[in-house]
Amino acid sequence: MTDYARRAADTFAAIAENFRALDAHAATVAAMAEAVVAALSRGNTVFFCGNGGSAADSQHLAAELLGRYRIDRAPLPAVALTVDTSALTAIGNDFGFDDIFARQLRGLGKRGDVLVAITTSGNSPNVMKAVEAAREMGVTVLGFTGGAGGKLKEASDIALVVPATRTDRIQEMHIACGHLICELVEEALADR
Ligand SMILES: O=C(CO)[C@@H](O)[C@H](O)[C@H](O)[C@H](O)COP(=O)(O)O
Ligand SMILES: [Zn+2]
Repeated sequence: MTDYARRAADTFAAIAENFRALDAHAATVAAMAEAVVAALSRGNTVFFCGNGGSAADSQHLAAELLGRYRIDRAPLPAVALTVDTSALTAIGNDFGFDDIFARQLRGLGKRGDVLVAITTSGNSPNVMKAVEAAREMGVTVLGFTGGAGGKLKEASDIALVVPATRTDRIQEMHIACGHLICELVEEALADR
């Protein structure tokens, strides 16, 4: 086996081990799906935010709901707070990078909405400021994190602390759980 093939095999084994431990978090993921179904059923919106790979996850998951995941059904209101470069640069430039998500949420969100806050460290200030805004607004916070959970663990209404410590491995588990939530939500709301 080449060095790269060995690295690949070791990585796949580590990922498989992480995913086996995810079993213990099935009830948390189910509770998150229920919270999203409840919010969308009463006409509320799901917001997503995160940095870097988690920004990509935010956009990816919002698109699954607004577009379609696996079945044709009505669009579900979902917004990634990571996509409007004019708002992100204006807010970042005029108020500060820590405010880029919180200010958008304060402008666009309302009581009863859901914020899916994604941070592998659990501590990114711009994500945590959005969480703080959500709590003040009566927006339910679903926190996606990993490791020891960081500040997000305690600040969330429901926290998913996936059993991994590396940023990349945490992100891989986040997108799997996010996809599952989209699948459950879509099936629950398909007949609307
Ligand atoms: O995708 C990756 C690493 O896999 C990076 O872009 C990563 O998302 C960035 O370093 C983020 O800034 C990390 O922030 P966070 O997850 O701690 O909130
Ligand atoms: Zn990445």
